[in-house]
Amino acid sequence: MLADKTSFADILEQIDRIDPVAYSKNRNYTSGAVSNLSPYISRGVVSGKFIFETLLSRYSYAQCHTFMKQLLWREYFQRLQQHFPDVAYREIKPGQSRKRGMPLSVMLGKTGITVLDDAISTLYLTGHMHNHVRLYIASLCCTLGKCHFNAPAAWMYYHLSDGDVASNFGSWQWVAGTLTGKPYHANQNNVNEFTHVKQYHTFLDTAYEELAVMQIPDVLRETCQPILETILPDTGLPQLEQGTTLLYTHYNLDPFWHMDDRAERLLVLEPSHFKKFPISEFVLKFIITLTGNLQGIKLYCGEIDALKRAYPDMRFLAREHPLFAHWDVAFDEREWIVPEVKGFYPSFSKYYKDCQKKLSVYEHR
Ligand SMILES: Cc1cc2nc3c(=O)[nH]c(=O)nc-3n(C[C@H](O)[C@H](O)[C@H](O)COP(=O)(O)OP(=O)(O)OC[C@H]3O[C@@H](n4cnc5c(N)ncnc54)[C@H](O)[C@@H]3O)c2cc1C
Repeated sequence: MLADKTSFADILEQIDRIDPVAYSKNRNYTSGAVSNLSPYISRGVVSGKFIFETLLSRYSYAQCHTFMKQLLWREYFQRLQQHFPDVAYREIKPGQSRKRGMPLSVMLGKTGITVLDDAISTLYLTGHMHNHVRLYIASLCCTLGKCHFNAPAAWMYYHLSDGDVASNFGSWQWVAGTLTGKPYHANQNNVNEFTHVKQYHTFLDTAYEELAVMQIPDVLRETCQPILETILPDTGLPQLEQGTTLLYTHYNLDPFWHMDDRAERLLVLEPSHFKKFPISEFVLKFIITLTGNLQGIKLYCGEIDALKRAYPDMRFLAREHPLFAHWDVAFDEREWIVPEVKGFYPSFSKYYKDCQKKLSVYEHR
């Protein structure tokens, strides 16, 4: 199981094992030297900046370049969400009308594309799925199955231990063509190559020109609306001493954040948030286990307003995040690899070009 290590020491070891050179050659293969760090980066246990700097202390900029570019995809989606806090619902570039729900065969892992069906079973068991496989599955749902991204993206988010609203829904929009205007296609040859299988005579076993005009394959026609629900523990209001309370979220579990401050620490899981963006029991357990890195942290499953009413004189501090912008508390900035490049970019390549200008200082070090 991939995200089974939750101690900070284990996560640091995992960072030590990154091989950016091998990564740049084979990251698109399911057997490639990917880092499996996203469950920790997305939960804010470590930042992309920290990983970038650690890599640069060991490798040249040229060697880290591909890995760093992928880290910047994360920042691109975070910036997108700052600009469009409703990225999970609103089509950035409205497309043609789409079916609601998702293909039943995808939810059941019975599409007939064996390597994808196996990956869906693995997702249910481990909360993990390789990036390329996520792309293939999203293209089955949206490009070939002609479903709106909403339901299948919410389904995938629910099960991912690295579930992140910005990266997930942004990536689904990218595949569906509602981010850049170009939908993503992959045929069986592509799947076979990058997943090391040899499956033929499937509905995907065709040329790209045919895929682009194909009617919805029979196996993807029946749709369903997955039932996704998060059952939070009943914690009641926490007992807090007066002073400052640091509010953690499932996107900020950074053990270094105000590490030396004498303050209460509270992980806030708001029922209203998880109603909009449900996560599975497996993912919830993973998040709670990660709090083992935060000494003395308490868990509060309740609304922020109730907490504020119970402690009107308390100073509450959280980290900036568009999904928690409604909290009437003080916010610290998040850490960015390229803090200067912000705002909405209609494509990653334009965003990346501006980032590269800022990062060119590392090229000659
Ligand atoms: C349909 C779809 C849904 C996705 N949903 C999520 C999600 O909910 N949460 C999430 O964290 N990522 C999501 N991604 C992005 C990507 O699949 C994962 O971040 C990646 O698989 C993580 O594996 P890794 O840590 O081994 O990545 P590596 O390949 O080792 O990359 C290193 C780091 O770069 C970042 N990264 C790499 N690729 C991407 C990418 N395409 N977008 C954003 N960041 C990237 C991650 O932080 C990752 O940990 C999604 C991608 C697709 C296509």
